[in-house]
Amino acid sequence: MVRIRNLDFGYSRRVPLFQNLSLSLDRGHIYGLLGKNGAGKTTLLKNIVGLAFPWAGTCLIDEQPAAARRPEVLEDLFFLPEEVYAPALTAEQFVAHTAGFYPRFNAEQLYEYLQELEVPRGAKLNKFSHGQQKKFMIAFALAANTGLLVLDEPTNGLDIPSKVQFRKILASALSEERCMVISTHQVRDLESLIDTVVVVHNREIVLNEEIDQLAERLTFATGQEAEAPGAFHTGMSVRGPVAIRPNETGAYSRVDLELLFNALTSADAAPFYAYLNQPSHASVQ
Ligand SMILES: Nc1ncnc2c1ncn2[C@@H]1O[C@H](COP(=O)(O)OP(=O)(O)OP(=O)(O)O)[C@@H](O)[C@H]1O
Repeated sequence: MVRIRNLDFGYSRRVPLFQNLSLSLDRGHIYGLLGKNGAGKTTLLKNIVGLAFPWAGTCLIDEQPAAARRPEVLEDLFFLPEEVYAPALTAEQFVAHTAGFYPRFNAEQLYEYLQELEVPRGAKLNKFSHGQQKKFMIAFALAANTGLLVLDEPTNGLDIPSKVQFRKILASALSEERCMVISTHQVRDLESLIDTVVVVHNREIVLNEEIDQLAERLTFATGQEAEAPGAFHTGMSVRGPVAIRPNETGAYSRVDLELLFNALTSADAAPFYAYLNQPSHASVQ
């Protein structure tokens, strides 16, 4: 659905943020876009949705250049920025003004999501708390039923029960026709939700891999097993030592996204990249 090829982009000519970046995102997946603060997650999302214009290379949505912002592309695309704008309108008024842009918008769904997220009804949106505004916009974004849904740091400002509901609703809203992209620097918020991890680091996509494939290929060891030699990366969790190593036994271990992210962004990640990029292992792009 999204095809980025050889993207060069920066805000200043002297400081390129992306060089020769390529990335493909397909329908039927929930992608987690991870990166450190300032790595360029928001900027990449803006290029994907056509709000930033590549210096070189292409960003296509269903073969159309995103930056052309054609109506048929825009009506099938919802981008929710990190900071949402909530106008002085009730939910019903907002729907009346905005839903027309999205041919598959479903008002019934919106009100169900609002109930699940415990967003109050009746008041004007600008009188909501920040978290309530964010939850309203998430519900609206989902109810728009667009093929491409791009959420920038959606869990910022959500309380713990809302994060749980958010994950539940998003998982239930995925279909073969939809592609969802969620950026965060709070890696744990995406655990048990995303099926594919995309990591942006040092101006590049250093990983674009399904969680299941990572689980097949890697062992996320804990306790004594984590202390054995040969790990790509080691760390310490509240439960004790943790490590990533090649999966040599075929046994399944739960992918620890935080450890994976730390491994990919550490200074000595070269052997790990080399392993992930072996031909048997479909990885970047
Ligand atoms: N409008 C802008 N003009 C100039 N520089 C910008 C602009 N927006 C972002 N930047 C710079 O581009 C880089 C990437 O910013 P971006 O917001 O894409 O990162 P991010 O990964 O989303 O960060 P965070 O996790 O902190 O939200 C940063 O160095 C930032 O200062």
